[in-house]
Amino acid sequence: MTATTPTTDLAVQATGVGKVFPTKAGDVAALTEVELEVKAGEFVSLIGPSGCGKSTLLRLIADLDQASSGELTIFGKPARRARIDQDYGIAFQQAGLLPWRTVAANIGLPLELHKVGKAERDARVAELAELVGLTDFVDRYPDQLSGGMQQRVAIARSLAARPKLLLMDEPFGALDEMTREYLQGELTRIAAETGAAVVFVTHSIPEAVFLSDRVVVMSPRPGRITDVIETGLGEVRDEALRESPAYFEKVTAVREALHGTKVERANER
Ligand SMILES: Nc1ncnc2c1ncn2[C@@H]1O[C@H](COP(=O)(O)OP(=O)(O)OP(=O)(O)O)[C@@H](O)[C@H]1O
Repeated sequence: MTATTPTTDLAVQATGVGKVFPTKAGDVAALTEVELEVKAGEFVSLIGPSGCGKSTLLRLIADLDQASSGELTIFGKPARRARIDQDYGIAFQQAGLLPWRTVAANIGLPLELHKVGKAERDARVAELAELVGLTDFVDRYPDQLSGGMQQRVAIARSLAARPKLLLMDEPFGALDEMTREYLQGELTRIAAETGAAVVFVTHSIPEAVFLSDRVVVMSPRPGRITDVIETGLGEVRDEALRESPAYFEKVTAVREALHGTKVERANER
């Protein structure tokens, strides 16, 4: 649903990207020399301690803020152009729903902006509401829903226009563990089905590994990428994967990268 045809199979390309926030206490180097390529259809998580610049990087990609240095393109276009063309869907930690619109009208908003006809819109909204388990709540208003339900509405909305890129900032952070695991599975299935690339910010190592093709590890002061771990876990992301040795191995690899040291395993002591 892009107004301009993508010119590259790279969903995101960041070259030497830096971001400095001037503050009263001096400049804060939120990001420095970030090199990142996300291929079309690839699932990439950003993980790292608080303040390492994960959200800042996602906001630059979404054109919600501008880089101080370097170059950033989305499907070969400047971030501003990609925003105007609505090349990506966004789901952030705050659901950001419009309180005067029902659940259905919130989910359907991107479709209205894309001028999709009412019948098609209604069908797609019903499909998405079912996907996130909110079929019985489509006529409710956001303030009549729990925080987790509001978040599910936001996720459904981000998927409405079947974007080729999803930008997600801890979208499952406020959910209970069961719902979270369920939606993780759903998200990988949807991403695979739609061929969408995903850039996903999380604090959870298991979540990053379960979801991703690559986990990008970041470090603060200044915010930068310190490691990139390929999970190599293949297409199928199901419950059996969470119990598999290959999965645990990658969880350990990401933990070690985050700590900057080898984590001693119990049976090696
Ligand atoms: N608008 C701003 N003005 C000044 N400093 C900012 C601003 N936004 C972010 N920062 C600083 O930039 C750095 C990176 O912040 P950012 O929110 O991107 O980190 P994060 O990795 O997403 O953290 P968290 O995991 O806590 O969400 C931090 O030092 C933060 O204080």
